[in-house]
Amino acid sequence: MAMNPTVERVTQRIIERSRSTRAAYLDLVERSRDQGLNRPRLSCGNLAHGFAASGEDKPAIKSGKAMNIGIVTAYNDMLSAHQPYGRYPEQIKIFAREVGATAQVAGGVPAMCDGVTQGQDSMELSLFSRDVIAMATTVGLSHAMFEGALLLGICDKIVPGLLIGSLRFGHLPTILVPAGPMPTGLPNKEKVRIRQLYAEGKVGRDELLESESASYHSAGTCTFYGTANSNQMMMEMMGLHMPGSSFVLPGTKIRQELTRAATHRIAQIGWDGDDYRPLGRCVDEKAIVNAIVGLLATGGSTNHVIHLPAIARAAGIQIDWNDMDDLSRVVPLIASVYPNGAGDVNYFAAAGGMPYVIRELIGSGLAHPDILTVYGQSLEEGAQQPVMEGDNLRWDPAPEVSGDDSMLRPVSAPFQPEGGFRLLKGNLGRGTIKVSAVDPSRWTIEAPCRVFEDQNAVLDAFKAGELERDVIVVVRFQGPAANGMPELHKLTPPLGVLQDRGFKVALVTDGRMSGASGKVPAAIHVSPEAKLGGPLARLRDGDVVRVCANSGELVAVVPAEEWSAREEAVAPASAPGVGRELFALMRQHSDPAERGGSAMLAAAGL
Ligand SMILES: O=C(O)[C@H](O)[C@@H](O)[C@H](O)[C@H](O)COP(=O)(O)O
Ligand code: SF4
Repeated sequence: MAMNPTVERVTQRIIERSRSTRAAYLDLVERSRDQGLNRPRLSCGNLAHGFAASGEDKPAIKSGKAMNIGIVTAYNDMLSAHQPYGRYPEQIKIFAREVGATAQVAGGVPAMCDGVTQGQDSMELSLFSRDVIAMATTVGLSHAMFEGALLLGICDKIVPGLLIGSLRFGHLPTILVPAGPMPTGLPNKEKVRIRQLYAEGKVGRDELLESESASYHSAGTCTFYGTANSNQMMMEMMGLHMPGSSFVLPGTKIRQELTRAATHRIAQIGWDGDDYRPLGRCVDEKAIVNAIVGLLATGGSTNHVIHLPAIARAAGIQIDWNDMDDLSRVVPLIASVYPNGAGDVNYFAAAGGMPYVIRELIGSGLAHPDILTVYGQSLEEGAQQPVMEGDNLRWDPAPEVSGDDSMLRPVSAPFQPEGGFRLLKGNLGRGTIKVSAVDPSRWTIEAPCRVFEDQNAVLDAFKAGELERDVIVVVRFQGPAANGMPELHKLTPPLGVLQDRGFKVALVTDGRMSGASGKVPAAIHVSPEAKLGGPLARLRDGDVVRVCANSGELVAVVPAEEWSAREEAVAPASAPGVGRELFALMRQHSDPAERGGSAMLAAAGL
C-alpha cells in the first residue's frame, strides 16, 4: 500500500529536521553498544554488589553467560493501573529462568495518579514528575548490569518518563509490559451526570462518592480514553508492546501469558543474539509518526502533544505542532471511546481494539509498517490479537470488520474525516484544541471573556452565579514556568453545566486539560505562556475572544493599537507546599509546551 502523501511528506520533513540530532543520538547508541556487554566492564566489587542479593540467580548472573534483564517498575498502590505490578518482578524472574536468563529490579520510579491529584495543589507537580521518572529510570539502568530492559508503567507521565530515560540507554533492547484496564464499572456518562448535579448543588458528597467509587472500583487502568490508555495505544503503534497486549484485563491467565511472552521475547532480542533490537533503533522517525497518527485516529489525549515532542527529543528526533496539525488533516477519526463517545476501552477492545486500528491504518497508507518492532518483521504483525488456546497463548489476525461500529469504524467510513487535533494561532499565541469530543456546533466560540489566575476562582465564580452567560473562561499563569502546567479538568463539570444550559462556553488556558476532558471546547497549552510575557497576560475581563477550530484562530478581538499598548498582568507568586518549592528549578528552566515542557531536556541540549 502506497503511503499517504501527506504522511510521507511530514515524515521526510521530520527526518530532515532531525538529521544532525538523530545522527548524534545513533552514535551514542552505537558507542554504548560497542563498549560491550556492560557487566564485563564492571569491577569485581561492582559485580559482587550487583548480584549479592540475587539468591538462586547468583551463579547465572555471576557467570555473565546469561542475559540479565533490568526491570524498571512504577509500582505503587495509588494508581489503580499500577497496583497489579506489585507481583510482576517475581513473575518475570520465573519467566526469565524458563529461557535461561535472569532478571533483577534495576530500580523503581515514582508515579503520580492524576486522578488522586486532579484539582489539588499537587497537580502542579504532575507534568514535571515525568522528568523525575525519566531521571529515576536512568538511575536504575545506570547500574549497567543488564543486556535488556522491561518497563512496567502505564499511566500519564510514567510511560513518557520511562521511555525518555530508557532512550538514553538506547543500546538496550526494551519492551513495555502493560497490566491492563479495570473492568467496566459505572458508565462514564452517568459518572459525569452525577458530577454535574453535584456542581449544581443538587446531590450531596455521599452520593458523589458512591458514584465515583462505582466508576473507579478495582485494580486496572481507568477505562476512559485518557492519557494512560493513549499511552497504551502509542506503544502498540510503535511496536513496543507484545501485539494486542494493552487492553487485556489484569489478573487473567492471558494477561500472565502476555507478561511471560514479553520476558521470553526480550531474551531473544538481546545484543548477544542474532536478532538484536536496540530501543534506540525501534524509536525512529517513522515510529514517532505512527504514534501521532494513532493519537489522531483514535482521538487520544491532548497531553501527548507535549509528551511526544519530549519522547522524540530523547531519541534525537524533532517534531512540532505543525507536524501534528498537517497529519490531522489526513488522518480520519476511526474510534469513538469515552470521552469522545459513550463506550470505554473495554468496549473498544471488544470491537477489535488496537489490532483492528493498526490493520486499518497500515492498510490505508496512514501508518508506516516498516518499523523495527520488538516482536516481528513489521508493524503488520501488530495487527494481531492474543488468544488463549488451552494453556497456550497464540496470536490471531485482527478482525477484518469492526465488532461495534459505535466504537470503531474503517478508514473508509470514519466518525470524522479528520483527526481530532487542531493547531490554533492568533494574537493570543499558539494553542491546541481537541475537537473529537466537541460537538461541531461548538467548534467556533466567540464571547466576552472572564479572566482568572487560579482554577478554584473559576469554581467560586460559577457557584456565585457569575458565569451564567456566553463566556470564554480564561485561566492564565498555568504554564510550565508559572506553576508547572497543571491539568484543569476540575473545570469540566461546571463548564459542562453552563454548556448544557445553552450558553456558548469555551476555556482558554496556558495550562493543560486531562485526557479525560472532552465536551467543552478548550484552547490549551497556549504559548508563549503568560508568565513569560505571553499575550494572555494582556487580556482583561470583557474582551471578546474568538476560538475557532475550523479556521485555527485564537484571537482577542481588540484594536491592534490598544492591544499592543496593554500592560501585562503580573504573575502571582509561586506558592510553597506539597513539595512545589522543590520543583522551582524545573519551572525556572522548562522549555515551552510545544518542545515538551522539560527543563531536563532543555538543559541537556537535546
Ligand atoms: O490525562 C488524563 O488522562 C488524566 O490526567 C487522568 O489520568 C486523570 O486521572 C483524570 O483526572 C481522571 O479523570 P477524572 O478526574 O474525571 O476522574
Ligand atoms: S488513568 Fe489516571 S486516574 Fe487512572 S490510575 Fe492512571 S493516572 Fe490514576
